[in-house]
Amino acid sequence: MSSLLKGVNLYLIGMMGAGKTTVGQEIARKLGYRFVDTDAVIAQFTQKSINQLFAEVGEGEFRQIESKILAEVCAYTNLAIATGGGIVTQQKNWSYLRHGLIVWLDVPTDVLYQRLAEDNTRPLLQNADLLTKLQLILQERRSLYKQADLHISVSANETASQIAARIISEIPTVLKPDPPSSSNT
Ligand SMILES: Nc1ncnc2c1ncn2[C@@H]1O[C@H](COP(=O)(O)OP(=O)(O)OP(=O)(O)O)[C@@H](O)[C@H]1O
Ligand SMILES: O=C(O)C1=C[C@@H](O)[C@@H](O)[C@H](O)C1
Ligand SMILES: [Mg+2]
Repeated sequence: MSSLLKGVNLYLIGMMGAGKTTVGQEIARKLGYRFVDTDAVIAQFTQKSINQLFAEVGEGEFRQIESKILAEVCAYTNLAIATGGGIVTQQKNWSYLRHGLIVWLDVPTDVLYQRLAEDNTRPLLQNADLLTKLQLILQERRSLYKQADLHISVSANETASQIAARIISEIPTVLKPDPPSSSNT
């Protein structure tokens, strides 16, 4: 499969808690790719947690840093990339994501709720009714997530390894053709 992909990057998009980080690591392992998590790169680059960044500089500045990191990451090949859940909201990010294959991990909101109920590391989910907030965010973003090359509907009891295997098996159905040769002869 790695040879079929020819080093093309895989970008995982989807809601908070969808498993982009967890499944992304599995995909990287299975493909012999390197794994990158844009949230982790942002935290490393700024030396701040995502919660701290939202509190100190706000979401707007966070989105600018996120775009900058994405622009740098997409210059590399052979990567499985877990993106931040909101990366799809910035139009310019799509031109970076389109360098690779974009996979939407679509997970029901009740499953997201169960996974995130005890987790306080997602600033957008603080101080709100969790299920309602997840439903609202998904409603705003569904049409954006739908622009992925591959739509993976995840069921509640599927493991990260099973999901990764399913994604890899579906890649051939959406591989982009090679660009035409630039040779003039
Ligand atoms: N297939 C799965 N089955 C059960 N639990 C899972 C699965 N995938 C992820 N999880 C768990 O759900 C939680 C959220 O997963 P993860 O951090 O990978 O989501 P994410 O999409 O990267 O979220 P974010 O956008 O906030 O970074 C973690 O506790 C993880 O262990
Ligand atoms: O869905 C979102 O907007 C976010 C998801 C996380 O990955 C982080 O990037 C941050 O918590 C914002
Ligand atoms: Mg993540």
